[in-house]
Amino acid sequence: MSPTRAAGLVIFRQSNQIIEFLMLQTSYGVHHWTPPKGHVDPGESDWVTALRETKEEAGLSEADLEVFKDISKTLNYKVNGKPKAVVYWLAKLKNPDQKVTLSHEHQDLKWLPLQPAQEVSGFKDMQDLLAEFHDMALKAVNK
Ligand SMILES: Nc1ncnc2c1ncn2[C@@H]1O[C@H](COP(=O)(O)OP(=O)(O)OP(=O)(O)OP(=O)(O)OC[C@H]2O[C@@H](n3cnc4c(N)ncnc43)[C@H](O)[C@@H]2O)[C@@H](O)[C@H]1O
Repeated sequence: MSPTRAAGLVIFRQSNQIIEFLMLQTSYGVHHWTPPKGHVDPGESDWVTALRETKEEAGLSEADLEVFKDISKTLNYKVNGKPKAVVYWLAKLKNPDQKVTLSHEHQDLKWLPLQPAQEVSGFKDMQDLLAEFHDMALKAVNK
């Protein structure tokens, strides 16, 4: 069975020398928290999906972000028994004070340092991804 595909951006900002990740809480289901992402539409590339979903779910466009196209990771898990693959790229919000605008799909947002972001995500694979991306984000901002 080919996996359902989704794509998104793990967005961070630098606030008082601390890396904070943008996490969104769904307004449906178990109200879980993830970075902005969503299903890949037929004929759409993962990359275009990631940018489209980020705009729809957080109101942020590519111009607002520095996207690290060479830093990506795919999570594979099952939803209702069906495999799902979600590719995330790392991105930095250029203006840390820029407002995030939610769609009806989410009811809350938080900018969280690594450990609290890992806690709200709840899933080991996302926790590991956040840890890896955190290291790379630190390297990027300290270059
Ligand atoms: N329960 C529901 N009730 C009503 N409408 C719903 C609904 N679920 C989806 N929808 C609709 O679907 C739309 C979402 O479409 P999109 O916005 O296009 O797609 P998505 O983010 O990939 O959807 P979803 O939230 O389901 O995915 P996730 O993998 O995080 O989450 C899917 C499952 O995988 C779990 N999960 C998330 N990350 C995981 C991980 N890393 N490892 C294991 N499981 C994980 C989540 O807890 C969740 O149970 C919404 O507009 C909504 O209308």
